[in-house]
Amino acid sequence: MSKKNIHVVGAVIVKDDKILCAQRGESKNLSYKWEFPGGKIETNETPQEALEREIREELQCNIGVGEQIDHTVYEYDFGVVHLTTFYCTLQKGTPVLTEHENVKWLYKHEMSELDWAPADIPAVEKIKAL
Ligand SMILES: Nc1nc2c([nH]c(=O)n2[C@H]2C[C@H](O)[C@@H](COP(=O)(O)OP(=O)(O)OP(=O)(O)O)O2)c(=O)[nH]1
Repeated sequence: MSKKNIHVVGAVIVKDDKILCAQRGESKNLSYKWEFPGGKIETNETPQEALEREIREELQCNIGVGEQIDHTVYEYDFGVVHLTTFYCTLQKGTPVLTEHENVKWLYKHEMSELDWAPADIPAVEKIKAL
């Protein structure tokens, strides 16, 4: 049987040259891996709308979504994740931890120190190279 396709958006939120990195919780798949906050695109949503909604829900703040950074496809045991990442800026509020285990603001050259979800590694490399 073919695996389910999961369409996911991730926010690369930049503030003062640092990037918000978020650690997944214990009860999730990919537990304790680091990711870009975001989530699954719902029916009839654009990727940008999905990202704004997910960040409001997860981090209780408003973002502006800018340029796309990367699009990667990664096959996990639970499905095939299609991850699109976008540069974002904070518009209102500051991120509040609700679902995540932890968050860190890191300079791009520090990002490789974290244990990233495998689907995110190409985006992390691309951000570092920019
Ligand atoms: N939000 C986010 N998810 C990622 C990234 N990299 C990556 O492989 N994923 C995976 C983890 C999840 O399987 C899926 C995102 O879906 P989600 O955030 O809505 O899912 P979840 O596991 O938190 O919650 P759920 O399935 O119980 O609703 O994509 C990333 O950078 N950000």
